[in-house]
Amino acid sequence: VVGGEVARPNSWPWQISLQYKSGSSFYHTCGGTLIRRGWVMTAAHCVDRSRTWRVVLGDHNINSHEGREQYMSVSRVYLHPNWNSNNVAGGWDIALLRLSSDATLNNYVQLGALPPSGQVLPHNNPCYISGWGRTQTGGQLSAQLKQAYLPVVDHKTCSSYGWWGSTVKNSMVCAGGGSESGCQGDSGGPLNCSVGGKWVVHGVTSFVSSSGCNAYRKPTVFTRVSAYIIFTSWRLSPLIGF
Ligand SMILES: CC(C)C[C@H](NC(=O)C(F)(F)F)C(=O)N[C@@H](C)C(=O)Nc1ccc(C(F)(F)F)cc1
Repeated sequence: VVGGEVARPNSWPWQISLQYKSGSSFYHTCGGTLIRRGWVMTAAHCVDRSRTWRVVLGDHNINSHEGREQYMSVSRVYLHPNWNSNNVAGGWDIALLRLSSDATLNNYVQLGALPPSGQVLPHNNPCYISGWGRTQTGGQLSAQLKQAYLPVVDHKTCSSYGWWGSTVKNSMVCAGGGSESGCQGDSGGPLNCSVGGKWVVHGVTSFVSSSGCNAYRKPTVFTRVSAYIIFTSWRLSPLIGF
């Protein structure tokens, strides 16, 4: 996250850290959202190579053990079948991780709310990105979870000339575009939007400009979660439509 501020600890209790094993250590690579006690939603580009993954719940400082963390291994990765790792502009940048055991819900670990199927937010709808990604273009990851206020940029604006043009599809949501943005390491994490006084996870952090994270008129681009939900009522919702 470029700009913004360090989040109050556990104020986004559905935010997870997705880490991969190298040698005997684990390293943060992406964010994600806990959507069921045994399921995490993240970006397909985060998990499209085979690694040993773990999900850390209830974290704030990813470099220290604070005692609220739950460490979960991942029993299976479900990449969207249409995801093409050579074409992030094509969309489909969404994946589900089945955890090997169910999370314990408490003050530090909660489920993220998903939007109703098809809901598109208006221009300037208030949203926050959260993540441990780089704090500057080419910079380092943040040890503590950060957040930045990124209001929605509607599709008409985001896909216009001088902005993202046709790179941005209707299955995506844009937010920000000023001096604050997501950055590498925020991928897969939530775009937390205020709708009817509640926080709803409307986006999965997907991409920023290759010429810089907070590039002018290149808002951070998210997978639009509501484009992947088939049923709105919880009774039928199969988590995500694939
Ligand atoms: C690995 C990438 C697919 C996703 C990666 N995502 C992120 O950095 C994050 F955290 F903002 F989500 C990214 O945007 N990286 C920058 C450096 C990038 O490559 N951006 C980018 C590449 C291609 C296009 C496109 F689609 F136009 F070809 C657009 C943006």
